[in-house]
Amino acid sequence: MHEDIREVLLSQEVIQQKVRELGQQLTQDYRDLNPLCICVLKGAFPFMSDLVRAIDTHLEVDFMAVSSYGDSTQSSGVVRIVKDLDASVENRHVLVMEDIIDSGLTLSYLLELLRGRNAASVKVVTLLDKPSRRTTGLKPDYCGFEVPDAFVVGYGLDYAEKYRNLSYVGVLKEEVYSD
Ligand SMILES: O=P(O)(O)OC[C@H]1O[C@H](OP(=O)(O)OP(=O)(O)O)[C@H](O)[C@@H]1O
Ligand code: HPA
Ligand SMILES: [Mg+2]
Repeated sequence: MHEDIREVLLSQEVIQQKVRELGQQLTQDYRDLNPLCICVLKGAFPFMSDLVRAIDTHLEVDFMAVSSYGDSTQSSGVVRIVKDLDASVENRHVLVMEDIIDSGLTLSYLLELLRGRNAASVKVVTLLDKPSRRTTGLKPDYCGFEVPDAFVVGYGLDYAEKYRNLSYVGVLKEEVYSD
């Protein structure tokens, strides 16, 4: 375990088992719909990479980069689009892939944007959900795990751009961050 981690919440094995289960469910639900799977960069890249390989039907991928946390453990409240999609979502079945829903601000912003672009449907799959921190009424359509009110890192999730490369999800020691 990394020295900055207080506790492992989800091991690599537990995460990979859940990804397989989500993949089976999404294979059934999206068969013949050729969904456009959107990876919300940067945090969702390991989850998206594993999840699309667990889905056994035709799909397409695209990438959008948004940022609101910067180097803090608190949302700035301002969602910044760093990179927009390449593909048009018009009349497409869109499946947004996220690493975590915390306040819900990032996804509320994205969902409004995608619906405004006339997608046929927009659903959300998230690896982690932290409902205790929600400031919007948002609920994921598919969810891996609920996590407690603690700042978690690993498997794509960062603090100040670090720890994304951990293969597990853990709680960061409080002395590591000062805000
Ligand atoms: O529900 P919210 O409170 O909006 O938090 C969730 C969002 O915050 C993180 O992104 P971040 O802005 O840190 O960008 P990153 O993915 O590049 O780390 C995370 O990856 C989600 O996209
Ligand atoms: N960890 C990392 N990034 C995040 C979190 C978290 O708990 N919540 C929102 N973005
Ligand atoms: Mg981040």
